[in-house]
Amino acid sequence: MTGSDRLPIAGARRTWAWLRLELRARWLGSTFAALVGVVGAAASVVPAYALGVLVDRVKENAPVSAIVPIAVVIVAAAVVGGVATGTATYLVGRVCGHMLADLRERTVARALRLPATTLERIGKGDLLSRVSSDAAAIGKAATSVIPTMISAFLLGVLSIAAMAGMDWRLGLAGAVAVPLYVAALRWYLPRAAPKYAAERHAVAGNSQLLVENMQGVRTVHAYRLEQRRLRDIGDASYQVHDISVSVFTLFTRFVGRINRAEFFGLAAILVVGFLLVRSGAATVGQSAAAAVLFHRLFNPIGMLLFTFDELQAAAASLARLVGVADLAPDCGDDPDGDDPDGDGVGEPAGAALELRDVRFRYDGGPEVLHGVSISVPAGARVALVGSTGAGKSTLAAIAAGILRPETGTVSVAGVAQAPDRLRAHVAIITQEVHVFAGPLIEDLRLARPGAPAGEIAAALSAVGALDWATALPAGLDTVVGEGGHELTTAQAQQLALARLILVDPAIAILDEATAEAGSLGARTLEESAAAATRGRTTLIVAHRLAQAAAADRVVVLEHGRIVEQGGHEELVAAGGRYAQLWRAWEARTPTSSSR
Ligand SMILES: Nc1ncnc2c1ncn2[C@@H]1O[C@H](COP(=O)(O)OP(=O)(O)OP(=O)(O)O)[C@@H](O)[C@H]1O
Repeated sequence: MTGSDRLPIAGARRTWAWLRLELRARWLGSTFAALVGVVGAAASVVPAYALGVLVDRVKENAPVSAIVPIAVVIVAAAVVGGVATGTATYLVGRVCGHMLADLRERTVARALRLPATTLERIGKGDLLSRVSSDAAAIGKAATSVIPTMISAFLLGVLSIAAMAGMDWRLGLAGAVAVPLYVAALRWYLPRAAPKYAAERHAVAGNSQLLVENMQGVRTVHAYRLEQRRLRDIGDASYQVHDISVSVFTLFTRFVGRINRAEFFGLAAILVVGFLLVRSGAATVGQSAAAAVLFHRLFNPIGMLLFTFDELQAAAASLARLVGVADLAPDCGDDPDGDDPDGDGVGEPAGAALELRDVRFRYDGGPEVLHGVSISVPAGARVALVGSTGAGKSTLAAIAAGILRPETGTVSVAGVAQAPDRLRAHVAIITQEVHVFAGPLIEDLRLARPGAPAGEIAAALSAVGALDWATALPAGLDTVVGEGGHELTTAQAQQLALARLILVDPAIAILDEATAEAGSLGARTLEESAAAATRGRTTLIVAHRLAQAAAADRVVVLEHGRIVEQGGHEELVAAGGRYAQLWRAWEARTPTSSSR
């Protein structure tokens, strides 16, 4: 999917293959559901058949004793048919529901593993619309459309068989409608499919636009883009509206064709029935039963055909979900998901971090890292400094396995690691700290599910957050994040540092974790960060040079290249780029000398 700006959509063959595999994996449940469906359809045919017998007996002036059993059969068959059809609907819905749940889980799991750059490129709106509206379309099909279609199909087949059983000519007359139904469907499907795909595409584009504008609402306000953005959203909504109207127009024309098929089918049965009765080849009851059987099919066949479009929409949605679920774990960068050298399979025994000859570019843009090599010995603390745009955050993201280098390797204890393996050893804290909505203690437990309250309190205490956390209205159970108690940036970053302690990685990467807190908050956060990373191999992107001064070694990056590295004192004495940055920082920060 490299180079594409939308998530992939699975082809028809791949989608069928997925469906077959899933059904095979659930063969017991699917076979049982199909059997119950056949029983339901057979029982539903019986009353119409029995009605024919009843008509003949009444015509022959049969005694009540010959009529009552038929009435009993009709009632019993109706009850059995109703119960079996309802059960089959439930069973089919259950099988489909489980399949969808698994697929949705797989899609979300794959999406969460997408490289950050890929996710940025494709936009979150497309992904959101797949796991929400696409999954909803499939869910609806799974619980109502597909069970209805299966029972309608079975009923249709058994009804024609029953008509043919009474007299083959009646069966043939009923079958006259089949080619007309098929012709209607063949007229409709090729026209509807692209329209549904276009509709889903337009809806996805529209939600993408909405998400973008909501996320960037501050920028929209700042540049007074409200009117222009509203116009764009309006245009996109009109496009969705127009496509939906054209879909509906097509659908009504389709309904006309269905009615025509019903008319010809019923007319053929009535005419053939009349001729057969007149020639004595069939009874009035049989002809009446055939007409009732056929009329009884109007609803299920209509349902079958009318819901075909929903099935098509669901199929389009299914292809969109399977497309994401099928993505290779590290798609977008390396289809194999292996590390570039193919050697990242060993388990490292140690915590030394080494980046060797790393090159990187964002999506075909200019190269932003030109062969950078950095070594952080086990337990050491290395600070990365440099001017804005030098490539520090990019390098940190590569070291953490969030981005995959174009060439070069990242090793832990001398063993090259693919990005997804790297994430098992390395944890990163970036400036964009997210507080998940829910009780604060659960936010922390995301880092270590089931962590006892004591350990959580210890982690909070280590980063200096226990006092304010326990002072919250409901202590650690206070609901924080969106819609809950609002935390300051510094508090959110302390939570992230506490999570780091709970994750307990051998290697920690801090990317500007203290940059946004203001100088007073920054000092506290520096202490929290030092506590959280104590004993770990640490790479810090240091905008505040106090962090660089406290590190074991400093690496200076400029324009994607290392221009200097060494100890703080050594670099200051050398009078190079670092000394220049340090002097400028000291001048700006009067208290810096007291680091
Ligand atoms: N998502 C992205 N897409 C395209 N280019 C990017 C992206 N992120 C960063 N860049 C570019 O890559 C280069 C390195 O950026 P990076 O953020 O790594 O630098 P930095 O040293 O961390 O800067 P700062 O200190 O301002 O955060 C810059 O030229 C930047 O414009």
